[in-house]
Amino acid sequence: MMEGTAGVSGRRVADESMLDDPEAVASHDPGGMLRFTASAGAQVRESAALAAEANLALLEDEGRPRAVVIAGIGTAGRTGDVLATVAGPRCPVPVIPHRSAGVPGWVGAADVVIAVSASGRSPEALGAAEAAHRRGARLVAVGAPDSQLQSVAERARAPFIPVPRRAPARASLWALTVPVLLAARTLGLVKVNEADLAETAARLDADADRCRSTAESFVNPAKSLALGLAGSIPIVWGSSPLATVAARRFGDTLSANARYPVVAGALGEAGRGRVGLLDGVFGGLVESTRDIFADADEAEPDPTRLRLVLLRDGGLNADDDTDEPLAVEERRADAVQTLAERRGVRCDVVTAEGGSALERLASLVAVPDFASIYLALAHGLDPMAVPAVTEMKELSNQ
Ligand SMILES: O=P(O)(O)OC[C@H]1O[C@@H](O)[C@@H](O)[C@@H](O)[C@@H]1O
Repeated sequence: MMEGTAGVSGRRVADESMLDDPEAVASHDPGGMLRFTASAGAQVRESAALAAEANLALLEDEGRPRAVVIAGIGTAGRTGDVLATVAGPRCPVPVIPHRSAGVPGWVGAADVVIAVSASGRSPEALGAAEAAHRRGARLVAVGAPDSQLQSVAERARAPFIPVPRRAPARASLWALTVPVLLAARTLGLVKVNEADLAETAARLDADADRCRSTAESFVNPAKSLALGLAGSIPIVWGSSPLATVAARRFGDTLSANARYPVVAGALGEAGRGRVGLLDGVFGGLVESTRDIFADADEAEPDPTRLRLVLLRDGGLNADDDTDEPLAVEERRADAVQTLAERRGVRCDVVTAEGGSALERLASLVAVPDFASIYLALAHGLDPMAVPAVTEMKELSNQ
């Protein structure tokens, strides 16, 4: 272990063997991020039950809205991306994630605002809920019970779905997402049914079991993904809009839990620009300069390399409810794998499984979520505490 600056300590080089020592894993995870992450399936079930108790029917009265704005920051903001992708390109109403305080200038009485905040006190969600109320827009709020957000919702006589606050926001993605989806279902914008929720929860449970700390690296997909990424700069690209939400989510968790810099986004977009990274100093150039005849003693320290993680949607869109023909997405995903191979850039592939969009998303999020935690642990970092975020809030008085 080494002392870094600003009181943060950790290991510069990941310790692979510690991941197979469950006691060491537990002692490096005092806050229980692994346990919280393993509760994803339970979060789906609990949030579905809590949403069923909330008075969402209030939303139906005025019929289909002109637009839906999902307001929140960080993980709460990601729920808007999930809704937009599950609603799909055929959604009759624009679904707009909004990450700054307040709401867009055009929001008015014809619209619905869904304000989301795990703590129930982010200025972004609170500002949006207040603005929605002032402008006469329909409001739904999702977040911690007995919070400021709940008070705003009560003042506005708007439905509030209380999501118990047991874990940091980023370990509560599923608890926050399900109420957003069910509010959108009430408005007729998504088709998520009870079987989809049950199957999604079951898949999250099964993946949590495969990724449990007592499962060793060679059978544990999250540990092996983490060890593959160790010491590299991860590039995470999603082959479809759904896979891109999962890619961005992996960017969030790799940054917050493991503190790795990440390039994350849509492969379609990357293919016209960022794919060039594969040729650069961390990609093809570093691989081509490797001198296989160099004396081990004289060899330079191992340089930093890119590592590609490709999240593939797997081609299950039988109803053809996509922006692009599946074949285009598949060809592009094959192409980037070939490009990486030609340049010697290693590539991990996670392929979606399951029938519904939500279950497929879960199958692309679960293993990477755990991998981000194992990567933090291998570096001796507590995945829960992120002093830089706390310091940032203090310094900027937010
Ligand atoms: O969901 P709330 O509580 O509004 O937090 C929103 C975001 O705030 C940031 O400061 C971090 O803590 C993020 O992990 C979190 O997602």
